[in-house]
Amino acid sequence: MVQWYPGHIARAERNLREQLKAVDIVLEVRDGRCPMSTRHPLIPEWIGTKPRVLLINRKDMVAEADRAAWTRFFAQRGHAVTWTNGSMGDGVGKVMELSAAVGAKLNAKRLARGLRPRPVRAVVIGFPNVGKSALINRLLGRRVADSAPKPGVTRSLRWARIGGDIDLLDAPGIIPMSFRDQVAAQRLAMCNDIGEAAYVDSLVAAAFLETVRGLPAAPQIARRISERYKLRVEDYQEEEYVHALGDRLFNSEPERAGQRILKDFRSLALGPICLELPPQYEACKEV
Ligand SMILES: Nc1nc2c(ncn2[C@@H]2O[C@H](COP(=O)(O)OP(=O)(O)OP(=O)(O)O)[C@@H](O)[C@H]2O)c(=O)[nH]1
Repeated sequence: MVQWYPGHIARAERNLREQLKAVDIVLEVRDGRCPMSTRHPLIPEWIGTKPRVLLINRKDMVAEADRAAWTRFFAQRGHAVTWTNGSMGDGVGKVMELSAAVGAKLNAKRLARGLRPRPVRAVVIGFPNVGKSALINRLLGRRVADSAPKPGVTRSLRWARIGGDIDLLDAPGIIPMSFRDQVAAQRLAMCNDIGEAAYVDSLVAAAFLETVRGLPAAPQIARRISERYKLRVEDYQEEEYVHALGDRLFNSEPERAGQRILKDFRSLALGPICLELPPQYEACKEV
């Protein structure tokens, strides 16, 4: 249902791996509405032993109870996550602190080997549209200075110095997606986190309706949808609903109905909705 362009995947993967070679710390951004679907299974392998900080963005788009459940889920698997809001800057101070702590460790090792201290090098990576650039801008917003080009593999990359002791790559690393996991792919499409891919809005909107039907907050969400479109969602199968909404509001064009539902979800007009919750991922040890 969701298709990618293979050329894009190969290019993105090459760029990302070059960026990862150049850094000491990886700031991996996930979408708070689907923190596990915005996980790439190969990232731990690509990162190796470098420290990885998990930033769960779009804090404002996830209800507090769901955020708490995810924080517990990650903590149980050994990861203290930081919730961020790229638009407002929440969590950015914490990201600076965590990066500086990695820098302090790195420089302690360098000193022990008789080397001079240097700024810690960081990159922000994540799927398209999860909020990487917004977070980078927020990080850079706190005292930016131009930084000298680095030798070797880092020469072709552009850096900006923040706070005197952190060098941040000024272009985010985009995680390429594989074709396999269609459930994750659908959620990425719902959230618009999919980059160069093709999908049919009416089908993704129907999948969205099916997904929210399975959530604990389903009755409240159904009420909001029914009220918003003046069409009771409980009376229809998901695809039928999108078609009925097309008939009602969009001159019998289901694609436009699908686009409207997705737009309303993405703009919070249907309230904060977390598409996936920890119980679905209990068996996952790797996060
Ligand atoms: N509501 C909300 N919007 C956000 C947040 N973070 C980013 N955005 C918005 O989401 C959109 C995408 O953010 P970007 O920072 O461009 O995302 P990106 O990951 O750099 O996207 P690509 O360049 O496609 O890889 C922008 O309109 C941002 O203003 C957030 O925490 N909450």
